[in-house]
Amino acid sequence: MRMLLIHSDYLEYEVKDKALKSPEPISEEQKKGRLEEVLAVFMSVEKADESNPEEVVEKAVAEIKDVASQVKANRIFVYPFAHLSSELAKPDVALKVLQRIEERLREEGFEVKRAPFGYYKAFRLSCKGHPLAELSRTIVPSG
Ligand SMILES: Nc1ncnc2c1ncn2[C@@H]1O[C@H](COS(=O)(=O)NC(=O)[C@@H](N)CO)[C@@H](O)[C@H]1O
Repeated sequence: MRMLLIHSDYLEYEVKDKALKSPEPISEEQKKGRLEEVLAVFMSVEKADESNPEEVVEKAVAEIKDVASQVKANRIFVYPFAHLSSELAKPDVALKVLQRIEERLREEGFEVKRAPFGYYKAFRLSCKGHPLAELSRTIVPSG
């Protein structure tokens, strides 16, 4: 799993076209989304993660919690992003991992939005530009 974490004034997206034959089914209201004062986390789920998705979920949640506490963010935007790796996991595994990360972050008390999976999306992001505003993390399952 590769993550790019951007501490932002806001992140907003708008769904455009399908990027997969069968993208995640979404409601009308999910076609657009915006959060202010947010830690945006762009995530590429990788082939290697398929060996132990649950472990990768827990490690990703721990990393996101750590960065969120450093930058004092209590909102997280989980953003599926297929361009941080050349070894992508299959879409069905990737979606489950991202959905579980969203669930676990909510359990940890964060306000969370997740951008729709399998669509081309327009997005705007306002990076805060402080020293910890742009971070990346790589997570590999130990198994
Ligand atoms: N492993 C993955 N990690 C994160 N997002 C993914 C992953 N696989 C697919 N997606 C989602 O599906 C969208 C399309 O994925 S893609 O790899 O870019 N494109 C495709 O798979 C098809 N266009 C065939 O190449 C991505 O924008 C993202 O929303």
